Amino acid sequence: MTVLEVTGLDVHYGLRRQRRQALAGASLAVERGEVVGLIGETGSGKSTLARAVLGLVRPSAGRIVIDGEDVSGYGERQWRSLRRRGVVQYVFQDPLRSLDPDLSIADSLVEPLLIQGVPRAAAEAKARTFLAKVRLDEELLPRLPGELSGGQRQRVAVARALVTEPKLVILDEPVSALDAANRVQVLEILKDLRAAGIALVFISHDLGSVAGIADRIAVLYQGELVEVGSARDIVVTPQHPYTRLLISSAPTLSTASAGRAEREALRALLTA
Ligand SMILES: Nc1ncnc2c1ncn2[C@@H]1O[C@H](COP(=O)(O)OP(=O)(O)OP(=O)(O)O)[C@@H](O)[C@H]1O
Repeated sequence: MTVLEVTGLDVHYGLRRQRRQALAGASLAVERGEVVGLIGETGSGKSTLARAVLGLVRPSAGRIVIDGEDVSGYGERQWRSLRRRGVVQYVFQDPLRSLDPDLSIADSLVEPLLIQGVPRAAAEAKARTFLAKVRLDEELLPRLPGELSGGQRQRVAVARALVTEPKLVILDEPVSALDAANRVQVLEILKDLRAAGIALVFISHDLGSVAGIADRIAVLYQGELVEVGSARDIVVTPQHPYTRLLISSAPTLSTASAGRAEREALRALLTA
C-alpha cells in the first residue's frame, strides 16, 4: 500500500525578483513499511520536500497524496486537522526543536494524544508504552528535555512522533547530532518501526548513514530527484554522475569513520 505519493512537485521561495525554485518536478512514492533515504547536499531541497509533505510550504505545482488522501489543494485549516490526526509525523535533527523545553517528557508524550481527544489515563499509559519502545526508562517521565542526554532526547522525540501511530514519519538528519553509540541505538529503533509497518523517510546529506537502513534511496540534486533506486543499486551501480560523486565522497562508505554496526550493515548490503 502506498503511504505517500508525490508527483511533479515544484516549490518556489520568495517573490518576484527574489523568487527561486527549491524543488523542480519531484516525484516519489513511499510504500507501507518502507524506509526511503532522501539524500543530497546542503540546499538541495531535502527539507523543502519534507515541509511540503507536512503542509508547511505550499507547492506551486504537483500533487501530494498521503495515505490515499489527496492533500494538494488543502488550505491551512485542513492541514492543521491532518497534522492533528497525526498521520504524518516529523523528527528534527535537533531534538530540542521537536520537544518543548518547558514540558516534562511525560507531558511531551501525552500532549499529542490529548489533542486527539484520548482520555488522560489512556494517554499516560500509551506514553509509557512508547517510552519503552524507544528503550528508555520510566524514571525519565517527570524530567525536562534539558535534563536528558542528546541521545535520550532524540529517542523521546522519536517516541513523541510515534504516539499518534502515524502512517509516515519523516526524520530530518535524526542521528547526525548523536555519538556513535546513540546513533546505533536510534537506527535499531527505526528498524523496529519498519517491522511494525510504518513508512519512514530518512533525510541525510550523508549517503553512508542511510545506506545501511534504507530500502530505497532517492538522490536530490539542486531541487531535482536525479536518481531513485534500491539502496544496493544506488551504492553499487550509481547511474547519475552526482550519485557517483556522493558515493566516492561518503565518509562512512569508505568505512574509516563508520561505527562497527554501520560497517556491518554496509558490508551486508554490498554483499547481498
Ligand atoms: N524559507 C525559505 N526562504 C527562501 N529560501 C529558502 C527557504 N528555505 C529554503 N530555502 C532555499 O531553498 C533551497 C533548498 O533548501 P532546503 O532547506 O530544502 O535544503 P536542504 O537540502 O534541506 O539543505 P540542508 O541539508 O542544509 O538542510 C536552498 O537554496 C535554500 O536556500
